[in-house]
Amino acid sequence: MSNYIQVCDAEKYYGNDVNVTKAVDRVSFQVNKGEFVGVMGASGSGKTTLLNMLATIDHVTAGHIFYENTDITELSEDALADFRRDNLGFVFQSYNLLDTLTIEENIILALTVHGSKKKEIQKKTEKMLKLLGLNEVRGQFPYQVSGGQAQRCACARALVNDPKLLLADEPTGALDSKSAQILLETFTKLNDQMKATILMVTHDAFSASYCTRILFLRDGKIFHELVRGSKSRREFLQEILDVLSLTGGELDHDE
Ligand SMILES: Nc1ncnc2c1ncn2[C@@H]1O[C@H](COP(=O)(O)OP(=O)(O)OP(=O)(O)O)[C@@H](O)[C@H]1O
Repeated sequence: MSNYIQVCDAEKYYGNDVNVTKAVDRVSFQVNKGEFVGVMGASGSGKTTLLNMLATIDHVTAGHIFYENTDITELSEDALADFRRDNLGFVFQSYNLLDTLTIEENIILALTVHGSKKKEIQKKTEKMLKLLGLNEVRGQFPYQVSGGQAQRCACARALVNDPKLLLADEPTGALDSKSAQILLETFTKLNDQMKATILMVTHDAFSASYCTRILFLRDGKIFHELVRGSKSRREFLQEILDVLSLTGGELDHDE
């Protein structure tokens, strides 16, 4: 369980000696296999920078990030591209699907890129279409389906290769509240049934209440952590709201 993903004294500074922004300031934490971790914080607190470092998109200024025994801060650009393709899945606010391919083909594409065999591709695609409730729209193009369905397709595509970590940056940001709820329930299902390990950045307490643990960032540092444990989602939401109200955090969604 331990040593799955470890962030050790990670720093990201922007600017120069005279004018430096500490976007992420000596952050350390670990993510266990099968956890659904939320990262919360006000605008500018460093959430996206932290996610991008874990995503191998941004380089750390100092510190180390381990995925099991691999220190990604030591990898070359080529090795990083391979690592990203083989180990990470991404879901962004904008769905990033290919408009010229159907929902089904968008999922198949992710498997083709990984060089899977035809039978395996069919089996995995069927499983994801079913799990994410996309069977009815499998032949439609992204512009013909709802935002929620498009985002669930993005999730299917991100998870179809069993990544070590699914990284989601404000995945509900462009969705209406009903579609957002369905997506978050889908994340919970993927976390429970596929044991997917998820790290989700959000500034929304409602979204965060679906996580199993939440890291709160302020000025690039983790200043608080909440664990859901056996609490109901509603109780956990209240706990999150209490932390945010004590720290003057911003909210844009309440139940
Ligand atoms: N490329 C960059 N160059 C300079 N400063 C940057 C850059 N990217 C981020 N920053 C700064 O780093 C800090 C953290 O930014 P980051 O985008 O990680 O915050 P965030 O919590 O994700 O904010 P938001 O919720 O608004 O997306 C901010 O002060 C931001 O202005």
